[in-house]
Amino acid sequence: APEINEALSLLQHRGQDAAGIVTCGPGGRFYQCKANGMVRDVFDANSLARLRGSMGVGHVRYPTAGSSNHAEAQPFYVNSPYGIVFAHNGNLINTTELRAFLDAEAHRHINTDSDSELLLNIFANNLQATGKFRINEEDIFTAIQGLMKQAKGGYTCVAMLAGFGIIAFRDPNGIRPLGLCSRNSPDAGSATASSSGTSSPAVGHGKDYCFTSESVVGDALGFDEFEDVKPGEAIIITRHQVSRRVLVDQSAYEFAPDIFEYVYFARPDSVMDGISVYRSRIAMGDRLAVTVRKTLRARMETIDVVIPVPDTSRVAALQVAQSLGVPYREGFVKNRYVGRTFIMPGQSVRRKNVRRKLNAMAMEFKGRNVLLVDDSIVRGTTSREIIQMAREAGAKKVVMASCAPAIRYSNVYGIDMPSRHELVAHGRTEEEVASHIHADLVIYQTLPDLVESVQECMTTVQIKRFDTAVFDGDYVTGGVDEAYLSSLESLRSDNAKLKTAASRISQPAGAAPTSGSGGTALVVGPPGEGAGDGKMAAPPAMQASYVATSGRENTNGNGLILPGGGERGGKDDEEDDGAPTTCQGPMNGADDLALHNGWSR
Ligand SMILES: O=P(O)(O)OC[C@H]1O[C@H](OP(=O)(O)OP(=O)(O)O)[C@H](O)[C@@H]1O
Ligand SMILES: NC(=O)CC[C@H](N)C(=O)O
Repeated sequence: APEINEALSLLQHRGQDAAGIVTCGPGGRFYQCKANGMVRDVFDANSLARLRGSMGVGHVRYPTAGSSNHAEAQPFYVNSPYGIVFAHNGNLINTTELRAFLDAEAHRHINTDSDSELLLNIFANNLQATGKFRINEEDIFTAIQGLMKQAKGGYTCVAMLAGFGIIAFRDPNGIRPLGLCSRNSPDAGSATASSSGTSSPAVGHGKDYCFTSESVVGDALGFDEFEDVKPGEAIIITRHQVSRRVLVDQSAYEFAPDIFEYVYFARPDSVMDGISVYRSRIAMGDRLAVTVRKTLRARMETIDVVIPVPDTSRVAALQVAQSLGVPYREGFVKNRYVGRTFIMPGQSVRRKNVRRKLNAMAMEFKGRNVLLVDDSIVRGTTSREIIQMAREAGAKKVVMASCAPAIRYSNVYGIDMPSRHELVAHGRTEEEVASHIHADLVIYQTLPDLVESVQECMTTVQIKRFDTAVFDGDYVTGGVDEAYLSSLESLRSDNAKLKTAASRISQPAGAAPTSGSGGTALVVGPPGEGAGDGKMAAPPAMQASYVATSGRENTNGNGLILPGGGERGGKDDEEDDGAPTTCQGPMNGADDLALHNGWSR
């Protein structure tokens, strides 16, 4: 758990709404801690100490479906079959169909609006269909293969079967990223990776394994080997072996990773599908500089200084300045304690936080023609605010340059841009965008330049296509039509979210639905019995998780762990009575959630 916690803090930029860890300890019992909030708010030494076991799954959530309700915090859990814990990054586009299937045919109760809960239940239903008392890898591959036919959209998932092992898979188009890291375990163990066949017998020292959305986790936690999970591939790690298989006909699917990971979402020090995010941002800066130079020349304009919009655009902005031969200045200073504004839920909270986050240093702006460089202009929230700040600081002219082309279409695969009408460039020309954000001029990277910037940095795999739907409206999975986009807008536009939040606030505190079919009753047992190959206890030397694992088992806690006043500092030993601890902490009522997210009542 401490390592998973560390890993989640390295992935914090991918989700700030909720965080969770579930571990699997002796007897195949799951131990859970999850709540709304940043990683540092959700876990403390006490709660981590109670998360026992040598394998686990962690998640940081950035909602792209449902709401910010704590009931949708991940990982999710279902008790049947076998006891499954599940975490998902991405977004599904056929949730209506999946929900109807789970209700009418699978007879599975879905308790939240989360697409991830649906995906878990599809997986569980497919495992159930094997009808087996003990399942094996073949059964799991079959279940995931079925899921890949049923679920549409972007998904990377990590599941944990009680007492059996960790299972990870990536959608057939590889839209969302997923990597597998490994290192030699300090303890002797029995599992070893197989690169070719479907499984390999135990040999030599044991390894620790870690599935992660970004390679930075492996670097920071001392995992010396890293490989990307292939599109449509599933990997199963048990105490005995690593089994892997590509479950789709690869010729039927185009590999199309989301290019927005490189533009904005991922950390610069990560390498995804063999492409350094940092290097790709440098290349974006180089190409953007060419367009900026051409545009300024054509208009006979000059700029005096290049100023980045911290943080993401820094790498590219420095490159733009160097290419143009213009000074680079950090004109905005970022308050490091305010998170990413783009992934905050709701426009008013985003707008307020741009001001809280950035402060302009007047002397860098005064009397100058300023070129502001940002990675992307999405809703225009940031640009509008900072352009005004630049003018207030005395800038003569403000030109805004974006490393990404104009964003005119919804993202439906895991970046929360559901509503076209909220996008500042939707239905607007570049001149109209400039006037809307009060810039003297807006200069966008061209789409071919963006794609080439990323392709230029390819090392291991040749990627012919990226998901660029937010720029060109071409959705790689198909199935995204006007009817779908309109219904998505009506569900997930900022206005729709505000209405949902308002109705939740009017509910009594704690009236939120429970998460997963298992609700909060996560302790499963009885000890000594379990699923899969019948080896219940998590293997001591094999460690695997979504993000990271701990080689050492925590010894001073057990039972269901949830943070907050109700549990922290409470009784230590619930194993005997098996009673789940209820969660009454300050972050778990609907009222408190609203406060936590900064919404005003
Ligand atoms: O047009 P908008 O809707 O405002 O979205 C785009 C902005 O949001 C992001 O900043 P954010 O503060 O999230 O993250 P960063 O500090 O990592 O760049 C991004 O870097 C842009 O500045
Ligand atoms: N950012 C994500 O990966 C979101 C996962 C899932 N769609 C949710 O809303 O919880």
